[in-house]
Amino acid sequence: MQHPPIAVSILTGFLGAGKTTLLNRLLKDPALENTAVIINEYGEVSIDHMLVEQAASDGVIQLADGCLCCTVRGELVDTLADLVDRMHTGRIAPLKRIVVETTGLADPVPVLQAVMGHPALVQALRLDGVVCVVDAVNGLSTLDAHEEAVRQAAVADRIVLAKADLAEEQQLAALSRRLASLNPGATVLDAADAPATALVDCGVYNPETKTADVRRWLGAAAHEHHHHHHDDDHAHDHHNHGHDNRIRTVSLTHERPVSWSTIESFLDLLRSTQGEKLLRMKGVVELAEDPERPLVIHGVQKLLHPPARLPGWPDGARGTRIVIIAQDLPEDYLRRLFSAFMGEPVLDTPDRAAVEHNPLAIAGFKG
Ligand SMILES: Nc1nc2c(ncn2[C@@H]2O[C@H](COP(=O)(O)OP(=O)(O)OP(=O)(O)O)[C@@H](O)[C@H]2O)c(=O)[nH]1
Repeated sequence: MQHPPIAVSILTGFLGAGKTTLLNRLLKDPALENTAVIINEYGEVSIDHMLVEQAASDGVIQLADGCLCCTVRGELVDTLADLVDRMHTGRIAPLKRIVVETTGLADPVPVLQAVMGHPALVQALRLDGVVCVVDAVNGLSTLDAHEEAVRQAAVADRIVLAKADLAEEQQLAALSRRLASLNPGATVLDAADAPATALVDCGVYNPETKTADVRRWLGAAAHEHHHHHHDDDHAHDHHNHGHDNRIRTVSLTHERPVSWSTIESFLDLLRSTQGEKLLRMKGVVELAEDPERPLVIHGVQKLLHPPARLPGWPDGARGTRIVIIAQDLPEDYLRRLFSAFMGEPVLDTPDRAAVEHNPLAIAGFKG
């Protein structure tokens, strides 16, 4: 049986911009029926698959690479090829669409190239569009500080402004001007009410409608893809693509339930002493007060979002898992701080009371 090509949407946007939130809303829309979602789990501990609401079904596929800065090209291509194969052999129901959510620090250009430039996939898939979520509160400063964010916005067909409800009018106006100059061809929509139909079916991805920069990036990535192919395959050494190695991911885990006041104090102290360096903080917490319902915490730069609750532990595994992405934040300091709050004694490290009184009590602290 001949299957029509599956539409592929790339969902990009900087760390914490609001990609998963948007995706969760869109997946409930009938326009996104028969959609598979591919996400890239980062950090050594898994959290993301719990937060995409389709996770209970088998519609969400994790690329478990843990790479912060890319949605790994080789693994993505294999996963797409496998999905196509399973569909063609009748092992899964026909798919209409695949959404690939990139990590927040990913350069979307190699991801686009992986889909557009792969001879076998090109037959079965149709690259439909790039949707970039931009955080209205942090967006402007993020574009100034992070080249990845600029590339994400510049390649997009649709730009979705999230958190407009939290932003000042002037902030929004300045951000809109910046986005219009970066990507004059993109339609800009509001995350709160953009209908799914406005975000999908963008038409075949057309580099000709993008700025000269984007056409150049796409051309350069095609060349690079060819060039790397031979030595990249099994070594899995994709870290030669110049991502800022001042940025680190640290995964913190704790096996026993913790009280809300402990988590709150830990987050307060972390933000007050290291706030400038935090890019993203995301976690699930097993709360002593209510251990059956995981508490979800989200921080995006200096913004701490209100915590939310999940109805239960989807994968059975409990405990607290927090992933922190930061620039120039010493990992050892972070681990000792967390241990002090969790009441886990670490050699030469003061306890929580001492640390709360004086954060300098931990060696390695750099304010
Ligand atoms: N007030 C408000 N909060 C939002 C909006 N969109 C997202 N958030 C919050 O922002 C936080 C991060 O949102 P996510 O959807 O997880 O962001 P993401 O882009 O998927 O993050 P990563 O991919 O993990 O970097 C969460 O606490 C969301 O509830 C919005 O439009 N308004």
